[in-house]
Amino acid sequence: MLQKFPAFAGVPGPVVIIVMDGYGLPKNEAGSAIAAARKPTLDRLFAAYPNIRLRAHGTAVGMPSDDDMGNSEVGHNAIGAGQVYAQGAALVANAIAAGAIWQGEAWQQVVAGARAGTLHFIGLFSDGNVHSHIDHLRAMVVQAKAEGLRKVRIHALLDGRDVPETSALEYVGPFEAFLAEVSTDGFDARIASGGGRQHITMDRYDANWPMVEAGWRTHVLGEGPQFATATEAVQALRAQHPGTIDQDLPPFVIGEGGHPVGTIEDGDAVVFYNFRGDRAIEITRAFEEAGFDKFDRVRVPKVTYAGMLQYDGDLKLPKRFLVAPPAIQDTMGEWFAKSGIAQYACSETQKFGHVTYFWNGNRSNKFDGETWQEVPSDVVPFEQRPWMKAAEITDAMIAALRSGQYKLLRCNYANGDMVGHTGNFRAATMAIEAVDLALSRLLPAIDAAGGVALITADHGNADEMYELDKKTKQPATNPNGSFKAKTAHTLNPVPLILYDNVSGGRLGLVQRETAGLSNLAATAANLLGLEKHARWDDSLLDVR
Ligand SMILES: O=C(O)[C@H](O)COP(=O)(O)O
Ligand SMILES: [Mn+2]
Ligand SMILES: [Mn+2]
Repeated sequence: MLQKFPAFAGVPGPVVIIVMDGYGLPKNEAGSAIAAARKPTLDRLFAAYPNIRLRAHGTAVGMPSDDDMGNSEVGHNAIGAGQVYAQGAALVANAIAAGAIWQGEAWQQVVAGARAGTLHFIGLFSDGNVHSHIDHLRAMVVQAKAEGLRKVRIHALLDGRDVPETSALEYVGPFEAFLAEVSTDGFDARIASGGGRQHITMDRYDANWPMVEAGWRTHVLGEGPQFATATEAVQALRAQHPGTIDQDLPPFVIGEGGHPVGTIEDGDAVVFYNFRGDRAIEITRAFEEAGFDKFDRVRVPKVTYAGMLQYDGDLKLPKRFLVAPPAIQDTMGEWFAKSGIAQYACSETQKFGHVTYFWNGNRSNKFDGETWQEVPSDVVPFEQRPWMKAAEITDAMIAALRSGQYKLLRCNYANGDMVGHTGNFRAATMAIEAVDLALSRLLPAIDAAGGVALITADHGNADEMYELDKKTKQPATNPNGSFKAKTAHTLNPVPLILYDNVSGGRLGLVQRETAGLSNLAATAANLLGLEKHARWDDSLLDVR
C-alpha cells in the first residue's frame, strides 16, 4: 500500500488523467494545427488553471538522445511507470555496440536455424527510432556474413510516418548499394519484398488483421507485383499512385524471371527487427501461434523466429528475442491497485493498448480492480473522419464517472496524433477541435463527481504539420510552392493542466526544469492523498 500523503488528504472525487495524444507545445505557431484550431475549452483551461510544460522526448523518456522524438510507447510507459527506463531503442543500440547481442542464445539459435536456409529480416525500414532503426538491421547483416551465413533476405516496410513522408528512397537506395557491396564471397543479401507500413504487416491492437494478412502474402508467400529492385519498386509504385506517401504505398515483391527472390520457407530463420511491440505482435502471432485463426496463412513455414525484443511479457510473445526488454516495475497501475484504488482505462482501438498495455509497463493483464473499455476505431483514413471516436470515448468516461465506482480514470484521445500522422493540416485542426469539444463535455462530469483532471499529452504531432525550414523556422516549401507536410512526431514539450474546482485554490503545479511525463504518477498519487512510490519521480503538485 502507498502511504498517506501528509500535506493533502486527497480530492473528494476521482482523479482523471486525460492524454491528448500528439498535442505538443510548439515554439512557433507557424504550421501548428493546434494554434489554428478553434478550441475555446483548451484556451480557457490554459488561461484559468495551473499549467506547466513537460518534457516528452529524448532522454526524459528513455530514448538514446535528445534528438529522438517521443512516441506513444515511451510516453505512456513513462506516465504509467512514474520512472524513466532505457527503452528498446537504447537497449538494442547498446547491445549491438557492446556485441552482447551476438553472444546471446537467441541470436545463436537464429544463426543455427538459418545455416541451411535463408535468414530473413522483416521490419520498419527507416531511422525513425520509434519502432526500429535501420542501423540495427545493417549491423545484423554484417554479422550474418561474419557468422558464415550465405543468404539474407530483407522485407522492408516503408515508413514515411516517423520520418519525412516521401523519404523511402533515401533508405532503400543506400541500403541496396550496401547489400550489393557485402554480397561477395558466396554471401547473397537482397531486399525481397516490402510495402507501406500502413498498408501491410504493422497493424496494432487487432484494428485491421487484413493488413497483416496482406503482409504475410507479400513476405512469406511472395505474392504481388514484381520488380527487379526495391528502388525500382518504390519509383514505379509512386508513379502508379501519384500523391501516395510512403506509409500508404502498396506491397511489392522482388522477382527474377517471374519468381520471387525471397519467399519464407521451411528451414529458414526470421527476425522481426522492430523493438517496439504494438505493431509487432500480430505478425509475430501469425508466425508463432499454434491455433492461429486470424486469417488463412495458406502455407506456414517451419522457421526459427525471433523478435528484436519480447513484445509482451505476459503472453511471452515472441518466445525467442534478441534483446531483453526494459524490466518495467512498480507502475502506478500496480500500486494504485495494491492501495485499493479502482481504476478505469478507456480509449479507442488505435490507442487502446497505449492506456492499458503501455501504461502498465507492456503487460497485457489487468491489475486488481482495473476496468478496461475499448471503443472500436473506424478502419478508414483518419483524415476523412478526424473526430474519430472522441465523442464515444467521452460517453464512456462520463458513464464511468457517474457510476461512482472509480477513483482513478484515464483515457487517451487519439485525434491529434492519428490525424497528425496523415500530414493533412485542415483535418488536424478538426481533430484538435474534436478533442476540445470532448473536453467541454467531460469536464462538467468530473466537476459533478467532485474530481480533478490532469490534462496532458504523450508527445507532440499536430503542433507541427509542416517541415520547418531550419534557418527561418517557417514552413518549408516544395518546388511547386506547397508546404512540405510533416507526418512525424515533434520534439516539443507537452502541456500539463491541473483542472481543479474542488480544492479552493490550494493546489498548483511546480514548473521544474526537468519536469517530464515520469512525474505524473507521483502527482496523481498526491491528488489521491497518497505518497508516491519510492521509485517514482517527484510529484509536481504544489499544495498551499
Ligand atoms: O506507430 C505509429 O503510428 C507511429 O510510428 C508512432 O505513433 P505513436 O507512437 O503515437 O503510436
Ligand atoms: Mn502517441
Ligand atoms: Mn503517433
